[in-house]
Amino acid sequence: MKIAVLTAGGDCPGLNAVIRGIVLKGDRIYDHEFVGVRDGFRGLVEDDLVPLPRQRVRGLSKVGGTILGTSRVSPMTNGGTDRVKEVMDKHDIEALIAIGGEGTLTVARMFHDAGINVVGVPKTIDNDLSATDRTFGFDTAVSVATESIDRLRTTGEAHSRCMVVEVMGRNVGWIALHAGIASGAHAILIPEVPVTPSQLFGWVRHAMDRGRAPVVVVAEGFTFAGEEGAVASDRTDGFGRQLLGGIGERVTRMIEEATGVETRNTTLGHLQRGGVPSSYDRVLATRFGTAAVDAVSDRMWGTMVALHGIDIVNVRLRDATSALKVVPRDQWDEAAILFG
Ligand SMILES: Nc1ncnc2c1ncn2[C@@H]1O[C@H](COP(=O)(O)OP(=O)(O)OP(=O)(O)O)[C@@H](O)[C@H]1O
Ligand SMILES: O=P(O)(O)OC[C@H]1O[C@](O)(CO)[C@@H](O)[C@@H]1O
Ligand SMILES: [Mg+2]
Repeated sequence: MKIAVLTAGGDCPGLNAVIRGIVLKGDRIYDHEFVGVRDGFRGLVEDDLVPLPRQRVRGLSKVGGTILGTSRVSPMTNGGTDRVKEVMDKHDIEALIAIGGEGTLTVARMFHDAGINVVGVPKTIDNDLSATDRTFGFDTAVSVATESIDRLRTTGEAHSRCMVVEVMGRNVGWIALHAGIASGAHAILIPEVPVTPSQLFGWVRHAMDRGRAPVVVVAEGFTFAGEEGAVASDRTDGFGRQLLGGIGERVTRMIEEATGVETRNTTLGHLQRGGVPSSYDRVLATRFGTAAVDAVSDRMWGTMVALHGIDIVNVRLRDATSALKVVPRDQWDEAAILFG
């Protein structure tokens, strides 16, 4: 069978390990032929494809980014499913493996509804997909954030400053929660849990009173109780959404004004997405890749591979894209006992 593979949405450590897993198993076990789609859905509607022989994926499991490139170009406003079918037919491509987050998988579901043979692979550093226990990329992002916070703590202590760290997470606070717990943060602010400024100042003062340099971890999508809309710039991404970011700087100024404690902000940004994947993410991504090629071979169209416990399973794209996986309140409460 001739199969196209694409990566769409934000890149994520482990994408190349998925591609390698797909191609190696597909070649060795099923004798499939693969083509790569350049830059996500852009390449699919613009007919920008490259051969993907097994030699091309050699040694890739530890390489960050994606050899195929990615973008946020939507196929639905650039020719739609008719154009996708046309390109696939032209090259005798029978199936598509779409590797991406909730947006990419939503498009994959639309493709399935339109009769395109598609299987999804979940990726995102945000870990916000409800149908899988974990997405690859999350472990790496948390490790990078944790190491960064550990470093910020020592400079904070040297100057008796409060250190604020803004981490990614457009709609959910998984990275903030896990990196915050791992590094012993004195406050963790996430989109799911409204916190008032006075609660935050209380944690900062309490940490200072104990002779500690307070560390505050804030997810980019956080808003204070009673406020609406995350802090965002006036710039938009390739799909027209506002770029988030800036809450760390705002929180920094608020803390300094209210408490008098000298405070600095660090925004980790794309450092969390770049570089080599952790061993956990390499393993999960490789398993997802080999399972995805099994699903294609079994013609399980409209499904996505997922991690349930320690097993890789297949779930329907329709179920996988219906709701985001947010941080449950009790998990934040567990961490909050140690704040301040
Ligand atoms: N409802 C939709 N209708 C049409 N196109 C969509 C839709 N949702 C997403 N897309 C397209 O899919 C692309 C990928 O989605 P998105 O940008 O949200 O990334 P993702 O796959 O969710 O990954 P991540 O959010 O982790 O970066 C979008 O940029 C857009 O082009
Ligand atoms: O690639 P961009 O447009 O900077 O996207 C940033 C967004 O992508 C993610 O890294 C993954 O969804 C989010 O955490 C973040 O809001
Ligand atoms: Mg998305």
